[in-house]
Amino acid sequence: MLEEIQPQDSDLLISVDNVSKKFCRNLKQSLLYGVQDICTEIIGVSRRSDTLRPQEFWALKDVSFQLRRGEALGLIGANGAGKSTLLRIISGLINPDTGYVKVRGKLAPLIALGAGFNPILTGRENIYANMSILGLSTPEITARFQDVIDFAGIADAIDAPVQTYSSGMAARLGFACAVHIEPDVLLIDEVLAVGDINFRVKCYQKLAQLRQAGTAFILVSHNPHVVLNVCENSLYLAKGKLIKAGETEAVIRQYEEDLSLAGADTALGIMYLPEKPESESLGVDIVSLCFKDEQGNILTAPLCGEPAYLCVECKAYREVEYANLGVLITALSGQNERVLYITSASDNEPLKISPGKVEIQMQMPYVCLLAGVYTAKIYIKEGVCSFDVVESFRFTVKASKITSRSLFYQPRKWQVWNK
Ligand SMILES: Nc1ncnc2c1ncn2[C@@H]1O[C@H](COP(=O)(O)OP(=O)(O)OP(=O)(O)O)[C@@H](O)[C@H]1O
Repeated sequence: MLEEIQPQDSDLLISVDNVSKKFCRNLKQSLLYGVQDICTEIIGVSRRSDTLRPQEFWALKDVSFQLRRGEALGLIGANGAGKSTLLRIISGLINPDTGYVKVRGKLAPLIALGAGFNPILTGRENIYANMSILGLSTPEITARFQDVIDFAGIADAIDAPVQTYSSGMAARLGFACAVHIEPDVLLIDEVLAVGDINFRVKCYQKLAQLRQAGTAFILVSHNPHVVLNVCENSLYLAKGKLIKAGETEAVIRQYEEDLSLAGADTALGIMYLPEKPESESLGVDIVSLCFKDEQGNILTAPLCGEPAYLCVECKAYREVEYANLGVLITALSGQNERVLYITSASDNEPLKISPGKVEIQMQMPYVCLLAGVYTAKIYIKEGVCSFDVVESFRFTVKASKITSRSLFYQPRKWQVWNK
């Protein structure tokens, strides 16, 4: 069910049509189904593969999309959403139960740590083995060999067996091999998360270069910030279904909204972000967002005209001297217009963060927003180096007074002076 694309549409590299894949949670049952399937195939009886047998479930259901030359597509979704299954089907490692995947050109899957490496062979031997599997001839590999080692930065260990490499070194070598075959399509399943920050930056720069040259890629990441930086378009999968496809910002917004709706604590006014492994962190991660009153109680909805604290809980893996917290608030009603944009940097308030859990508070002596539903984009960075971003922290402002004839709340005090 993996087919070549016909030459009519020269920019189309991957076409996924109504792809579904089912798995069985029970190993014994799964083996039994496997034997059954082989037998029915041998006697030529085709069993309907679009129905589930006991204990089976859809890991992917009716997923369709296309990838064109030079496109960077993000793939997001919670654990078990079906992201890796989709990449494994595209790379031909497993077959879909229904639907078709058509691929054109050289495809480099980076979907497991040290993908395709033989642990007992040396780095040097593995480069030759790996790159020839990915479609290069021996002279072509020899011509690129030094570039691969330089990029991976593992020259010292090149004649040691790969089993002695750290996971970061194996990931570097895997990435270096994949990008130096100059593929038409790269499939990247979180493997970039393993390297250190310098290497990750180098990888993203290389990806940008490859894109300019026409390489398309699909990037799976649990870090929305990375997807936002790298991909204009994204797919959001949940329980095997394609929930939303389109502009990354809108797709991430929907993902985060669903996350906050799924969290039982939403009603309590707090949004928890899924925890990222340290290896995926860019230094400081946003852990939760909420409003609190002056006594430190969480507010389910801040009150217009009353004091409130916007509290951003972070987990920091390193010290940051001049962190900058940005808050961009838009109204959900109307045309999503920008209502407020505040950054600690423009207030000349550098925030010093120490490693560990910290809570950054923005104190608002009065909430000036009118009653309504808002969404806030909140980011934390230092200079041009971004750490984390939350696209849509949705909150409601309530009002105890009538404010509907105004555009904002004006705090005031009244008095009469005798002259
Ligand atoms: N070989 C398999 N046998 C049975 N179930 C499987 C198999 N491979 C994956 N699954 C199940 O299919 C579902 C989708 O898994 P998949 O690995 O594609 O999710 P994912 O979105 O990549 O998750 P994560 O973000 O945790 O990597 C999960 O429920 C998983 O347990």
